[in-house]
Amino acid sequence: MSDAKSLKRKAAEAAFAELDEGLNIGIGTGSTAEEFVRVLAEHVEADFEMTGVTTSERTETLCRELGVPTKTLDEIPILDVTVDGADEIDGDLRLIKGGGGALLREKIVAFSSAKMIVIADASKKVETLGAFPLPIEVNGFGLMSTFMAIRRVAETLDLTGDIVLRKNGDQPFITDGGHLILDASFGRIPDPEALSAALRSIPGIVEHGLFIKLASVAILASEDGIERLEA
Ligand SMILES: O=C[C@H](O)[C@H](O)[C@H](O)COP(=O)(O)O
Repeated sequence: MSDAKSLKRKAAEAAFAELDEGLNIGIGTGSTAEEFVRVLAEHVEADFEMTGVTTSERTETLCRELGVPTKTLDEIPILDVTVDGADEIDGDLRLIKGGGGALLREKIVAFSSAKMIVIADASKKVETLGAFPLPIEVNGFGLMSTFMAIRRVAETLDLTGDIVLRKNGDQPFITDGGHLILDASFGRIPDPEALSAALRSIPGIVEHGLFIKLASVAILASEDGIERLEA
């Protein structure tokens, strides 16, 4: 197992150690969340009882392959906990998510959970969010208009930088919800709350990758061990 993968695995194991049996668990998306699915699968195999609600088709497929039982969010609309990865985590447990394009379902599932545990290798911890381009999920209708509105509202917060349409090969990347993603390289985001509110004012935006006041615990794995942050 590569070093990065083994750190993700350690974070996933530490998150699992915080879970009681019988919970309804939101399951995130991405390479770290996949390690969590593998950990879950091993315990389910040993008769650990849980039910998962997945945040993407990709995670749903992996759960099916590995025998992790799942239901839809409509079947279990309120969850005990969600365990998910992140692209960046700051000291207040504000996150950038969506590098894998799953931010909308991830945010819906996290919002439906009593608690969100973020798992990551320690390199994801930052002083200030924004080195990772902010994923913004948009409706395809009026793309240019939405693009220009994002640029306009960002400038009111002194945020500039490239905003690019995410591609899958030479085609636009399409999310599980059938939307597009714009990746905004704003650089440092000193006031994530203000940016979140500004982006929310744009009708063409379906959701953005700033997760604020959603994560209650972050478990960060490094060669030195596990760091646990609490909101
Ligand atoms: O859309 C994807 C998610 O927000 C992922 O949780 C995030 O991109 C982190 O992924 P990874 O664990 O692969 O770094």
